[in-house]
Amino acid sequence: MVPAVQIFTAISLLAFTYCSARAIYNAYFHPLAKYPGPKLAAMSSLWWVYASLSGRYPWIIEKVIKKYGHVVRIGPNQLVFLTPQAAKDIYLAQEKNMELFVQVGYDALDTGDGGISGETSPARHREIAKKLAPAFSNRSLKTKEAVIHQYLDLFVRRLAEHGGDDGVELNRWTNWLGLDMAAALTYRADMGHLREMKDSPTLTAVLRCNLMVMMSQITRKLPLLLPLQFLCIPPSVLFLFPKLIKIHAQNVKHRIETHTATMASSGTDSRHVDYLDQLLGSNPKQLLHIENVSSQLLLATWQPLTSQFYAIILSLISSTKTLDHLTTEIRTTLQTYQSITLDSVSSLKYLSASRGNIPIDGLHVPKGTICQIAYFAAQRHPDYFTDGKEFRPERWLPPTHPLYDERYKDDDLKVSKPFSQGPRGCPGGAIARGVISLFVAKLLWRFDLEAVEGKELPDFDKDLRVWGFWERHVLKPGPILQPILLLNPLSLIIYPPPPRQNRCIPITLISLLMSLFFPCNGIINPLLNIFNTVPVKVFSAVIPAVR
Ligand code: HEM
Repeated sequence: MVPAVQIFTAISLLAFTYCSARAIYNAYFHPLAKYPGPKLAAMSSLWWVYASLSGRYPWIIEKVIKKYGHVVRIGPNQLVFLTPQAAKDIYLAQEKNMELFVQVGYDALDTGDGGISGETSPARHREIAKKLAPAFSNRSLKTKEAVIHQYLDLFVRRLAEHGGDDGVELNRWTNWLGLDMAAALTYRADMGHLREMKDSPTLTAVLRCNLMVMMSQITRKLPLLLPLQFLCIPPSVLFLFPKLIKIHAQNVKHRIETHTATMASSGTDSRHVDYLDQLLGSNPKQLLHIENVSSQLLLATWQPLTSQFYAIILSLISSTKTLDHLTTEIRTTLQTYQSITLDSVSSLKYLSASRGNIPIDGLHVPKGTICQIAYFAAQRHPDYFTDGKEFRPERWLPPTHPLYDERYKDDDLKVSKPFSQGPRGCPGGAIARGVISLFVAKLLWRFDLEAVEGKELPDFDKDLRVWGFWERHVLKPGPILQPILLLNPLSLIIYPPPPRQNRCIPITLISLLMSLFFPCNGIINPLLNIFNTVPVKVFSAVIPAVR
């Protein structure tokens, strides 16, 4: 017994000495030691892990940039930059269209294939991006227009049926629209959210994996934390996962088979062109690759589009003046609902303005340093934008427009890069802009938007969280669990209750037992949801039909 205690003490002492020596080296002797930033961040990755798990990462980065300047050390080997020049140096420093700063593979699922966004080899990434490129062209967008209208019209019809004075829960509805449209555009699948007006298992499960996605980015850097990643998966999702992977694989398989059958019978496949079209000629041995790319495209379309639908409506109902201008422009320019098309909305100036907002910048950065750009902080920073934190579409108008506001004349509009830039930039920009313009035009042509009376709207800067993706459903822990949450940093995230609570009860009992051993978010989450979370600021929009 005694030797065991001695061995344990010796190992602990050794580990402590090693960590302390390492922290001192990192803080004072590391090549990045000259860069300013929080001391804890310089010493160890714990600061970055905490910031990432808090759900407040963009705001925390914004704060440290305000405090320490335009380049901040946020980890022993990690820098964040603010300036547009730094963004260019990192994202556009390519030779022959290949990046010099390589992607760290943050969103690959370790299946041995990085798909497109998780592909770390610049040469292979370039090959895949080139193959997919036609799917994102303006020409391809035209072929997709009919299916985009189909889902937007269904959304509008459903709102006309259900969006009266009581309003609808916008987070849920925008998720339904975003995911339905993403599945149709990716592989012609109909997920049926708007049709059946309920969440699919895919929607429920993916939303519950938000923290896990962030954790997988952390464990990529700190493999010792790997067990925590699995504990971040709510048990209900753990059981659902094999089913979801199967549904996705079936969608891909079905798409490939129907294409082959249609081509064999008629020699042409005339339904709308989806992203998967570009991969259909691939070697069938590459099925895993096709599955990975299509799951990334599904997410890459669903998540940002949904965030935009949500953010635009939230911004509009919070800013009645802007809403009035936009509604007037849409209703006076477009005479009928049917005349709302990609072509006709492109002429609406105010609508187009209503969008969301090696040596790097002269510094020598040692090879191997992980660099990132604080786009979020940059597009709200007073150096570049007046009222950067406010929704002011006027800043995007040309000076000749009647609603142009001189106040924003010094804004440096090029700093805003919602789609990033360079070989790793978003290829879906044209599709996203088209879909969002149609969404706003159809919605405002048809309805008067308002917040539901008596309901408090979410405050973007206080109530929203972001991990792997934006958490738009705002809930807060009830009083009993507050102290537990304080003791358990991984439990900072609270998910909405599952749609069928009865299913959750056995899982909750298992969770209760497991939480005694693993007090972690994924495990105790269902318990929190049932007994101790209170929904706050349920966000709805009153949509009286006016036309
Ligand atoms: C408002 C909507 C959208 C926004 C704001 C957005 C933003 C972005 C950003 C910032 C990136 C770069 C991420 C990084 O640096 O790693 C990205 C990547 C990507 N986006 Fe989008 N996106 C949107 C819609 C779409 C759509 C509709 C598609 C359609 C397919 C799409 C497909 C992709 C893909 C495939 C990548 C990975 C590119 C690569 O690694 O080569 N996005 N997006």
